[in-house]
Amino acid sequence: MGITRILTAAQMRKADEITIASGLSAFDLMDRAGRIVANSALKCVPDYSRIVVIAGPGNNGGDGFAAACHLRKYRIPVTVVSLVPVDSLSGELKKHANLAVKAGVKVREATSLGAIGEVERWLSRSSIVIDAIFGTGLCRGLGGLMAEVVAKINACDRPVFSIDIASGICSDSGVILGVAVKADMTLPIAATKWGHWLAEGRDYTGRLLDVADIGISDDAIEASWRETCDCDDEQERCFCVNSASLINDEYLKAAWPPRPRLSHKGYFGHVWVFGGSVGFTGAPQLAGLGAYAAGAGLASIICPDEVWPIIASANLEVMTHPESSSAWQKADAIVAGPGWGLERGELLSRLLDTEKPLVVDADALNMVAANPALQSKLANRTALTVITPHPGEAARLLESDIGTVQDDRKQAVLDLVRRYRCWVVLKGSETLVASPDRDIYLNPFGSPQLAIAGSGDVLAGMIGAQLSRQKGDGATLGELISSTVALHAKAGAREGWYLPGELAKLVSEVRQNLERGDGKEK
Ligand SMILES: NC(=O)C1=CN([C@@H]2O[C@H](COP(=O)(O)OP(=O)(O)OC[C@H]3O[C@@H](n4cnc5c(N)ncnc54)[C@H](OP(=O)(O)O)[C@@H]3O)[C@@H](O)[C@H]2O)[C@@H](O)CC1
Ligand SMILES: Nc1ncnc2c1ncn2[C@@H]1O[C@H](COP(=O)(O)OP(=O)(O)O)[C@@H](O)[C@H]1O
Ligand SMILES: [K+]
Repeated sequence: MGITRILTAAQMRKADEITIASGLSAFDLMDRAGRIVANSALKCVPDYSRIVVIAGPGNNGGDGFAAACHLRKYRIPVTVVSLVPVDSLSGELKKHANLAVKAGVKVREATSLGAIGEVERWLSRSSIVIDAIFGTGLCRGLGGLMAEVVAKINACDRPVFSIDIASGICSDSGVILGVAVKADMTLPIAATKWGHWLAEGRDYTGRLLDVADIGISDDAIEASWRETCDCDDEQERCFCVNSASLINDEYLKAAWPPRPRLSHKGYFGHVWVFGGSVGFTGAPQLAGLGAYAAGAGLASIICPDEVWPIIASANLEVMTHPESSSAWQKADAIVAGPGWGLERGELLSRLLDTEKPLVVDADALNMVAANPALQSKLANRTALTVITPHPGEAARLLESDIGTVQDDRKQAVLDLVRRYRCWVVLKGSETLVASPDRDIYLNPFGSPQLAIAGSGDVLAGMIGAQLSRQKGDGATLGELISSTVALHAKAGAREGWYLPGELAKLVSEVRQNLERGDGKEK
């Protein structure tokens, strides 16, 4: 399966070191990066007039020189504007700068604010601007000349192609370090970085192109995760990222293979939703519809007696029982929380005691946040457990605040795993899924259209459906849970406005397309 990895700057440096130690030279890595940048930029903007590369002081600038050299092979006029004196460059950077000059690249220096007019002139003569100012080595806020040049790039009204990451975006957090290039497209080198996805990074990245394969192997990347872990194993279990990848379409295909011709409703599992209270009778129904939409064979609700007649008469599809019923003991998976209110701690405690796969959502999370005994039960559960907090619920579960959670969502999801030792789905734009072993999956799909009350209930039911599919079909748990988040997001990103109940219908359409194989009717 094609996997797109997500790395921090330190992990990228480590993978780079491992690769160089295994025999591939730093010069070659830069050359490969430059070749892919050149080809990719021409593919994005097929204009063979002058290309201007703005090169910074580090290896990102070196990639810029290498790209310029490759562009010359197509006889394209290229200017590199170096923001540091070319004489001050050393190592492979210097070698690539020299090769560029030999290949006929015009190299100009703009090393002080006095040269900003010169930068502006070159920008105005370019068909595309290649931003090679900073990559993963950016470590402090931009000021002076660098900040001025970024402002000129952003004002130049030319397509901007960033190498690796938009200069000015912190590659680990996605925040803007003072000022940042607003790229139209970004070519990630060797792996995606967290900064492409988090905070402002996603907006400044523009179109994220396919990762440039410069010869850094997956083994080197996996080793970089291990070797950059700074936990003291002697003292406590490691809680650094074990792996991080983007959820892609292949996960979805693995999670929804074609339905066997001789299957029956029992094959696809029975999801039981515990939820509903006065004023919140829709939430468990939406979860039930979500379960069906994701492919469950049966969906039932257990709700407080006082709302049972309302919920039972409000829908045909989801079977509805009062709390006195014990029919749920046959559940393949349980979803607890949608619209449940805060008075159901005792029942939640019993559900935590069961050996059933369990999704803990909404009010069930709020009850856990307020009750240390429930927290301990959740953390010590041995059966499969998924918690699905939105940022507000996550903040309550971590005794933190929403700002802190949102400022570092990667850390928040790891903190939730550390505390509750289960699968975590931290919802919101770029939902993060984390396994108890700290494998993180980032969902790149979705739309703010999903910001509507009830869409989270649909998702909780959908995850319940995946957990109830004991038959497995060969997909891993990571694929099952993260692809459910992606399916929900893809359905939510479809054209047109929808109500949360209608979202379930959209989910079922996308899911059926997957099961039929790329949407072909059979
Ligand atoms: N990893 C890989 O696999 C490969 C990576 N490659 C490429 O290398 C890139 C990473 O290169 P990199 O480490 O040299 O960092 P980069 O971003 O060019 O800049 C560092 C320089 O910037 C300076 N500096 C920092 N902040 C500053 C500020 N605010 N204002 C002013 N200066 C500032 C900093 O100065 P210092 O902190 O030392 O004073 C240092 O001189 C990566 O993104 C990719 O494009 C490929 O070549 C092939 C293989
Ligand atoms: N801006 C957004 N972009 C993408 N997805 C979003 C956005 N806002 C909300 N969502 C998604 O919508 C769902 C909302 O869930 P939640 O906040 O629990 O709502 P509710 O409890 O009302 O059902 C989550 O899956 C979340 O990831
Ligand atoms: K860059």
